[in-house]
Parts: sequence; C-alpha cells; structure tokens
Amino acid sequence: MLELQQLSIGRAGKALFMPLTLAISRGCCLHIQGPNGVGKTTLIKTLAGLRPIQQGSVTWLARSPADWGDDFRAQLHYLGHRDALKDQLSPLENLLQYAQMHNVILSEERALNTLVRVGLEYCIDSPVRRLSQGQKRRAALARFMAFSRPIWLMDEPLVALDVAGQHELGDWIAEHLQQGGIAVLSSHQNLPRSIADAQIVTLTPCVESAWV
Ligand SMILES: Nc1ncnc2c1ncn2[C@@H]1O[C@H](COP(=O)(O)OP(=O)(O)OP(=O)(O)O)[C@@H](O)[C@H]1O
Repeated sequence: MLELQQLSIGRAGKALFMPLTLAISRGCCLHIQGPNGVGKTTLIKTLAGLRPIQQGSVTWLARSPADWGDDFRAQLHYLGHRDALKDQLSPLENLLQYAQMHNVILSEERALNTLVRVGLEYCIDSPVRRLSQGQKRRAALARFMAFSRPIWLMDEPLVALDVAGQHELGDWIAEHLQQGGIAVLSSHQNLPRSIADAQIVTLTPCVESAWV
C-alpha cells in the first residue's frame, strides 16, 4: 500500500495544496485532478522521489522512501511531461540502455516484443528525433511494459496519444493493476474506460501563505 499522511509540498517556501491523506492499495489506480498550477506535477515528482517532502509523510509498504534508500527507485516507473529519451538513439537502443542503467536484465527479444506491443514496429530502429510526439510517448511507455515494477507514476500520460493509444494505455494500466500493481496519474481528460473506476483525488489550492 502507498500511503500519504498529511502530505504538503510546495514551491519557493509556499504550500501548493491542502494537506493530503490517502491510501492506494495494490490493484488500484489514483487519478489526481485539480486546476492548472495546483501541484499535480510536483506531487507526482515528489512521489517519484525527485522532490523533497516538506511536511507529512509518504510510505510504501510501511517504509518511507528514505528507509528504502536506493531500492525505492527500483519500486517505480515514472513518466513525466518530457519523455526522457535520447534523441540520437532508436527506441530499441533507448529501451536497452534504460534497462542497463537500472541494472535490469532485458533481452533484445523481449525489448523488441515490447516495442511491437506499444505500436512501434515500424520505427524500432529510427532515431527518436525522427518520431512524432505520440510515437515518443509510446517509446517512453515501453519502459513500463518491458520490466515489472509495482508503482506506476504518470504525469498526463494521455497527452499526444491518439484515441486508440489512449485506450491501449488504459488496458496496459488495467493489466498492471490486475497483477497487483498500483498506478498514480494526473490527467485533465477522462480516463479510458478500462480504468474509468479509478479513485479520484482533487487537489485544493492552499490559501495559507507559507511553511511554519
Ligand atoms: N521550476 C519551478 N520553479 C518554481 N515554481 C515552479 C516551478 N515549476 C512549477 N512551479 C510552480 O509550482 C506550482 C505547481 O506546478 P505544477 O506543475 O506542479 O502544477 P500542475 O497542477 O501540474 O499544473 P498543470 O495542470 O498546469 O500541469 C505552480 O504554481 C508553478 O508556478
């Protein structure tokens, strides 16, 4: 279970949204909603361990990210606004290099199968700089599918995907949930039907001024 207890995060010393307390069980998807600038991206980055927690706590399986240490990063896949791909490398090279950087054994056969599954069969060997935005997003999502990690954190994952791709992504997330994973995502759009029953949290802008 991923638990947030009275979690407050901020920018420039100011809390962004009212403290958040919630629990996400295995097999569940959390859809983070809220107006522009309320802090959805910042929250997801914080859950990914990319930004500090100012107040409150986050625990995964009852241990804080600090307790997990370096092992915490291995519990999750993170997709940000940028697809974090190397432009000069192909989707296949990106995927294999990503696995190597994370000390994961990934055979070329499995990497190829994954890229076919995400719809990149015709551009497996093209440099990423020649791909469309939607193809880049699919290449980034291939990481999630190539090797299993229990926590999927996705910031606006539907952006740039065509309608079919949005439904495919919904199906991939639903499959991940069926396997006992959890997913936390932000989206201004309605979620695809296969994950439309996601738990929703709407961030409320914090009107109070600053940290104590
Ligand atoms: N690099 C930065 N430095 C300082 N403040 C920032 C930075 N990035 C974002 N912010 C501020 O942090 C707040 C939260 O931004 P964030 O991107 O998390 O919001 P969001 O809810 O994801 O917004 P949107 O729906 O527009 O994507 C905003 O008020 C923004 O101005």
